[in-house]
Amino acid sequence: MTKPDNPAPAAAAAEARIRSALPVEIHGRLRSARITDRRAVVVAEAGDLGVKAREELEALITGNLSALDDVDEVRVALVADRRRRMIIAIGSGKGGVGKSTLTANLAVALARMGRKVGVIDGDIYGPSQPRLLATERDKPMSEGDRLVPVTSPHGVKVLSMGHVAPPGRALAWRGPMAGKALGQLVDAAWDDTELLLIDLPPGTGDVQISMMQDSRPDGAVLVSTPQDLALLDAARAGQLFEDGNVPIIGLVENMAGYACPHCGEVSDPFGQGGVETFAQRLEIPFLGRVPLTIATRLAGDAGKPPAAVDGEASAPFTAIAERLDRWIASGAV
Ligand SMILES: Nc1ncnc2c1ncn2[C@@H]1O[C@H](COP(=O)(O)OP(=O)(O)OP(=O)(O)O)[C@@H](O)[C@H]1O
Repeated sequence: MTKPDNPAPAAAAAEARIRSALPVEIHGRLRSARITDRRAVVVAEAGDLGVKAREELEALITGNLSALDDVDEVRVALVADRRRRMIIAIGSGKGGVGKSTLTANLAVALARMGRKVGVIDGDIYGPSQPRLLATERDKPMSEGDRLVPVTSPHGVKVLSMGHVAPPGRALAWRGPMAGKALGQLVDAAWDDTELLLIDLPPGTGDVQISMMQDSRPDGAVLVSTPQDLALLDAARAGQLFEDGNVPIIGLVENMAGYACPHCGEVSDPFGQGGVETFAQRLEIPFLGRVPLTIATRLAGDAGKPPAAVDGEASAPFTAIAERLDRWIASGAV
């Protein structure tokens, strides 16, 4: 093969050819691209992508460049220079214990502490984040084949199947399809978001397992009410995370102690202190308790998370968010 007189323009031309053979959405990922002796070598940034998205990126580059008539072989190196954003899953095992409420409020509290936070509503079948974060009327745009999250008036970005699928549509989806839908939410255009909180659907089935394999959360928060049954389910969810090598950041007790709005007497409809004792027994940190209040329920329904304004109702969420913030910074609560 004859060498070009001046290699620089030839290299620039090869890079331009590679770029034009690839979709524009991934141009920002290309660190270097060259063709030497009929071999295309591409280095691409993939530090923010989960396992599945990395495989898809590699297959896309290989497929498109193999079709070039001056290329016989394609080599792709995926690098992770870009700091991968942190993913924290919020799980419970049992439904209805307040996982979504906690996720929304922790996200808002962390955003008020200066973190750039995104919320993924992993509850494909019963999405509640659009309502909790007041984005029910918003529809996400798309950027290439990626969704662009909507922005809540409470300072966090959010994506939910509730934003995308017509009500009721997702109900017909089976496990793998639901898992795929969740993957799309994780691989959306989160841009400068540094922390993603995933509000997991209740249970310990296919969706939870595939989320763990594809998105590799950095840690998990477990939520439970003090009821024995909820605790057992939380333990099951904890086991799922341990099996997937996802560190458990700690356990939160929700719906603890109800203060009667009329006489002020505190009662404990779901028992008292059980979650903290349970956390000690399992040797996982206890992150705090959130009391059962009518204000919390009404605020959720109205799309006004208590954590958005200082006050009695926001204090428990802020305290838990502070511990989470410490864990994010130092790995310890
Ligand atoms: N601390 C609380 N005080 C009063 N009501 C609460 C509290 N936490 C949650 N709720 C209410 O309980 C209901 C269930 O809460 P939420 O949707 O957050 O639970 P979940 O575990 O995410 O449920 P699902 O299993 O359906 O995803 C909602 O109506 C919510 O407003």
